[in-house]
Amino acid sequence: MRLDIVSIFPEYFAPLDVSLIGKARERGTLDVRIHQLRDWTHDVHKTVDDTPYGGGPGMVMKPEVWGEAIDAIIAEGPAVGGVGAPAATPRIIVPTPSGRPFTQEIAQELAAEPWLLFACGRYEGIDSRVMREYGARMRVDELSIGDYVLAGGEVAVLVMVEAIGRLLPGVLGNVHSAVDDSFAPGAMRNLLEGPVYTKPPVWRGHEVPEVLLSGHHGKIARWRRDEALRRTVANRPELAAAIDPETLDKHDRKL
Ligand SMILES: COc1cccc(Cn2ccc3ccc(-c4cc(N)[nH]n4)cc32)c1
Repeated sequence: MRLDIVSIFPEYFAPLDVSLIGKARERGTLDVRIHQLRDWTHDVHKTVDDTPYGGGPGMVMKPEVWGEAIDAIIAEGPAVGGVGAPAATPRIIVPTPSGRPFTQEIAQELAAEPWLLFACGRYEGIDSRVMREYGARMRVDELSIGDYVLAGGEVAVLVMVEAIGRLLPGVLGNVHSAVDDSFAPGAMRNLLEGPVYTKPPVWRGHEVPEVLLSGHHGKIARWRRDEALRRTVANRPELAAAIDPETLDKHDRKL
């Protein structure tokens, strides 16, 4: 998979050199290219923003500079990799508080794409004509990582790149970790992770639940599901309400 990230703060993406994503880049599983948006300006001040039409606070990012940047990156294509044929154009992802919620399901979908281009806005956002221009000939997704307002798109891109990257083949040491994820499709869908424990068996008087030391895999699986259900009902009642009753057995229903 090829990931292009465009930002006026490319230094935000130093974390993509370490850990899981860093190793995936070294192995060639991920081809991450970070671009400084100001490289496509032509004035001495490298201006990327201007006042909003219609008035209002703050500044808006200019369409011309974004158009030159995205055109130049597309011209570097096509990208190979991913599950499909080489892509002549990227799927463009624009973080914004007013976008569709970024979910595990969308992360799974994006992990299958050969080429993603993340456009990091700042100020009050990017001139909407940029999304309209490229949406006419390629997939453009405006996505939100949560109902709070960041100062720009960079942190949201770090979140999405990590959620997507960990789903790519060979990135996670243990492939089962992603399958058993909270929110992953299947039996764990809409269920939060339960509590986890490791050695020592007693720590400051706190004991590990007996069942986890029993070696009885059936009882352990049942205990973990019970704890996941309890935590989901307590912390995310709206997810619990969305659990398909068909996936609940008579024991679950007693909880
Ligand atoms: C566009 O509407 C905005 C209104 C007020 C401030 C800002 C600041 N801002 C600029 C670019 C940008 C990109 C993403 C986000 C963002 C995403 C999530 N989930 N929260 N915040 C915020 C961004 C934007």
